[in-house]
Amino acid sequence: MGLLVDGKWQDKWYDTKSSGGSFQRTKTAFRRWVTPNGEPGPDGQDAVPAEAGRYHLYVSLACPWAHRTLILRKLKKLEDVVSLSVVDWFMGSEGWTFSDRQGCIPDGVNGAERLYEVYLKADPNFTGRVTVPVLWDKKDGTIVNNESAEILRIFNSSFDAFGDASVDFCPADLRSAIDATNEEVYEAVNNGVYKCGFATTQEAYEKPFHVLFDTLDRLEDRLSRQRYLAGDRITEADWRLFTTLIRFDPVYVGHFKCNKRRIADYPNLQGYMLELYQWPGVRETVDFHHIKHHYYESHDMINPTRIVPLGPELDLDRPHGRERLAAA
Ligand SMILES: N[C@@H](CCC(=O)N[C@@H](CS)C(=O)NCC(=O)O)C(=O)O
Repeated sequence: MGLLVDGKWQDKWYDTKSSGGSFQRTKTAFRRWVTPNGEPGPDGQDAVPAEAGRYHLYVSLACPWAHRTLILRKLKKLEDVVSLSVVDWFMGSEGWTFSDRQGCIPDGVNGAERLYEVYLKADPNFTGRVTVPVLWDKKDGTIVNNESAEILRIFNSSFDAFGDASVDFCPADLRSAIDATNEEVYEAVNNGVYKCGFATTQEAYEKPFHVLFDTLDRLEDRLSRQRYLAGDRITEADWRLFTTLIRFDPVYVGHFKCNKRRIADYPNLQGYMLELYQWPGVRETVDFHHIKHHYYESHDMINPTRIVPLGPELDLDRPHGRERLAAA
C-alpha cells in the first residue's frame, strides 16, 4: 500500500492523523472523457473518440469501484471492444501488481509488473494514489480516466456503435433520480464502509457507522415498495450499490466492523442483491476469493494475522422473490 510522490513510489498507509482519525478519500486525477466522435464530454471535458480495440481497462476483482466498471463492460457487451487486465488480489508494499494467479490477467498492453508503472507512463511526475479502475488509451499512450463513476457513464453511452445500444442504465428521464440516489449511496454506503473500516479513532468509526445503517434502513424501506432504486427499471444506481452489498456480509461486517446488521438481516436488500447477482452475466464478475483474500490479507494494520475467515455460508442462487414488485 503506497502512493507516488513526484513520480517516486513511497510505501505508506493512509494518513488519518491530520484528519482526527477519519479516512478521507483523495480526488481522482485523470478525468478525460470518451465520446462517440471525440466531441467534448457532458460537462465540456476534453474527450477522445470511441473506437473498438483502442481502450484497455485495468481492474481488481476485489475492488467495489472497479467491479462496477466490469459489470457495465459486461452488460453493455463491450468485452471484445475494451480489453482487460486484472491485478493480483494482494495489495502489498508495491501497491497493485500483476500476476498469473487464478482470475488475474497480466498487463498485455504496457507489460507492467506494478500498476504504478502504468501511472508513470501517463505522467512521469505523478503524485497521488495508484488506484483501480484505470481506463487506458492505447493510441495516445495515457490514462483517459480513473474515476469509476465516470467510466460507468462512458461505458453506458459512448460505445453504442460497438456494444449493446439497447440497454441504457442512465436514461434521461431517470437521470435526476439516479444522481440523487448515487449521492446518498456514495457517501453513506460505498464510501461509508471504508470510513468505518479505516477509522483510527472510536469517534471517527462511530459517526459513519450510524450514517451507514440509517441509510441501509431507508434503502430497505424503499426496496420494499419498488423493485430497483430509481423505480421499476434497473439503472446505474443499482450496480453502484450492488458491489458494496455483495461484499458486505463476507467482508465489511467483520473486517470493517460494520456489524449492526448483515444484509442477510434485511429481507428486501437481500432479495434485491440476489436478483442483481443472478442477472445474466453478473455472477461471472464476482470473485469471492479475490474479495476476501484482498481485504483480510492486504490490510495488515486491521488484520495483522492475515487469517481469512472461512464463513459466512452464502447461498446466492436461491430464489430472490422480487417478482412481487413490478419491473418495466
Ligand atoms: N475514486 C476512485 C476510487 C478507487 C479506489 O479507491 N480504488 C481502491 C481499491 S478498492 C484502490 O485502488 N486503492 C489503492 C490505494 O488507495 O492506494 C473510483 O471510484 O474510481
